[in-house]
Amino acid sequence: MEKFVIKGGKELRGKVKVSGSKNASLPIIFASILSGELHLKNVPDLRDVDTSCKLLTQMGFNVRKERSEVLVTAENSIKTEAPYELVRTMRASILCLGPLLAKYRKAKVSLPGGCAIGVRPVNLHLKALSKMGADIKVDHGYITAEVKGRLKGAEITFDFPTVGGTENTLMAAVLAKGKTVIKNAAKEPEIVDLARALKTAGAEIEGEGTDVIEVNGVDEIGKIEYSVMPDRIEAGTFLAAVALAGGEVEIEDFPFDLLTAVIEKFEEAGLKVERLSGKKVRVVKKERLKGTNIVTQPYPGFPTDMQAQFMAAMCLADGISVIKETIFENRFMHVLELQRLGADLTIDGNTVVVKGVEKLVGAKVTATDLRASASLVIAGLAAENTTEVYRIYHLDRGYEKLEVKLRNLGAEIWREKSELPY
Ligand SMILES: CC(=O)N[C@H]1[C@@H](OP(=O)(O)OP(=O)(O)OC[C@H]2O[C@@H](n3ccc(=O)[nH]c3=O)[C@H](O)[C@@H]2O)O[C@H](CO)[C@@H](O)[C@@H]1O
Ligand SMILES: C=C(OP(=O)(O)O)C(=O)O
Repeated sequence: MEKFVIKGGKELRGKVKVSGSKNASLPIIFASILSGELHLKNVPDLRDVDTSCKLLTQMGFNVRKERSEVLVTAENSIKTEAPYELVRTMRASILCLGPLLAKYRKAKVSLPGGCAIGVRPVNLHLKALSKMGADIKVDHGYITAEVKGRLKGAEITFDFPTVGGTENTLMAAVLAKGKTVIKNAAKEPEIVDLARALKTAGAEIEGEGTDVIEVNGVDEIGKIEYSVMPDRIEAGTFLAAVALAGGEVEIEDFPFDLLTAVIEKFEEAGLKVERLSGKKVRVVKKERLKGTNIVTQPYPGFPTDMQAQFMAAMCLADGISVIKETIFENRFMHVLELQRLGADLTIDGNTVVVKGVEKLVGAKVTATDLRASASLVIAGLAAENTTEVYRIYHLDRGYEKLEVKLRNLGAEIWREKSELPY
C-alpha cells in the first residue's frame, strides 16, 4: 500500500492540463457491449478504467488500452457475467447491466461497490429495466436479469434524476424495440457525452442534457469512435487547490461552461477565475478567501463530487461557511480527517458548519473515499509541516497522476510505501 507525503506551504505556479473525464469514460467503455466495437480517445489512466477493461476482458471482449486510448472488439463468445471480485471495487460496473440485457438478453451482475458515501441502491435502474420487459431477481448479492426476445421501449419516469440509472436506461433503450422516453432524467454533462458517443455509432437519441431523453431503438449500432470530455471534477479540484495553497495557475482543457456553479462559488469566496480562451483559465488567489455557503444539487447545481474539496478550501476562509449535502446521506467522512489538521467543523445532519481557522497543521490522515482523498491532499498543501495521507488507492480510482501534476506546479508531494497495512 502507498501513502502521500506532503510538505505544505508552497504556492502553486505554472500550467496544468485536465485529463479526460472518469465519469464519462466508464459508461462509454461499457457502451462497447452494445456496439461490439469501440475506439475511445482522451481516456484517463485510472484504476476505474483498468477495472472496466478487466471486466470486459473477463466477459470475453478483446480490450486494448494504449496510452490515452481504449479499443474494444467483440470477436469471441461473450460471458454475460460481472463477478463480485471486480464489481465490488467500482460503482460504475452496474453500467454493464443495461447494455448486456439489450444486446445479449441476459446478465448476472454483482451488486456494485464504489465509494462508501451512502447506501447507493440500484432500485431505480432495476425498475426502469423491468419496465422495458426484463425479468429481474436479486439473490445472494447478484442481480440476475433476462428478457424474452428484445427489450421494448417504454416511458420511464425517475423518482430522482439518477445519473447511473439514466445511463443504464439510455444504453438499454438504444437497442430496444420502439421508442423509450426517460422523464426526470439526469442532466449531467457525462450523460450528454455518452449520448454523443452512442450517436457516432448510429444510435437515435434526442434530448440529452435536458430532463426528457427520447431514444428510438435500432436493430444494431456500428463502431463507437469518440474522444472523452475533460473531467470537470478534476478541473474543479485544481480551483480548490489554488484556493488553499495560493499562487497563480493556468489550467488547460478546462470545461468552463460545465463548471458554472463551482466557479461562481469560488469567485464569491474571492478566488479569481479568468477565462483566457475557450478551454483555458487563469486562477489567482490574491488574498484570504471569505466563508461561502454551498448546497449540493443535481447538475447544473453545485456537484456533490466537489463538496469535500470546497469544504477543505473553506477551512482557511474568513468567517463561517455552511455546506449542505443533499445527494448522498453519508458524504462527510472527510470531516473527522480535516479536523485532525486543525479545521473547525461541526456536523448537524446533512449540514457542516465550517468556521475558518488561521492555519492548518500537518498530521497523519486517512482517505475514506475518492473526493475525501482529494480534499485531504489539497488541505495538506496549505498545512504547516508534513501531512501524510493514507489509503490513497481511493484517489487512484479517479485522479490521473495528481501528485505529478501538483509537483509540476511547485508542490512538495510524493508517493511512498506505507508503513501501515493500508
Ligand atoms: C460513476 C459515476 O458517474 N458516478 C457519479 C454518479 O453516481 P451514481 O450514478 O451512483 O449517482 P446517482 O445519481 O444514481 O445517485 C444519486 C442519489 O440517488 C440515489 N439512488 C440512485 C439510484 C437508484 O437506483 N436509487 C437511488 O436511491 C443514490 O443513493 C443517491 O442518493 O452520480 C453521482 C451524483 O452526481 C456522483 O457523485 C458520482 O460520481
Ligand atoms: C462518487 C464517485 O465515484 P463513484 O460513483 O464511481 O463511486 C466520484 O467520482 O466522486
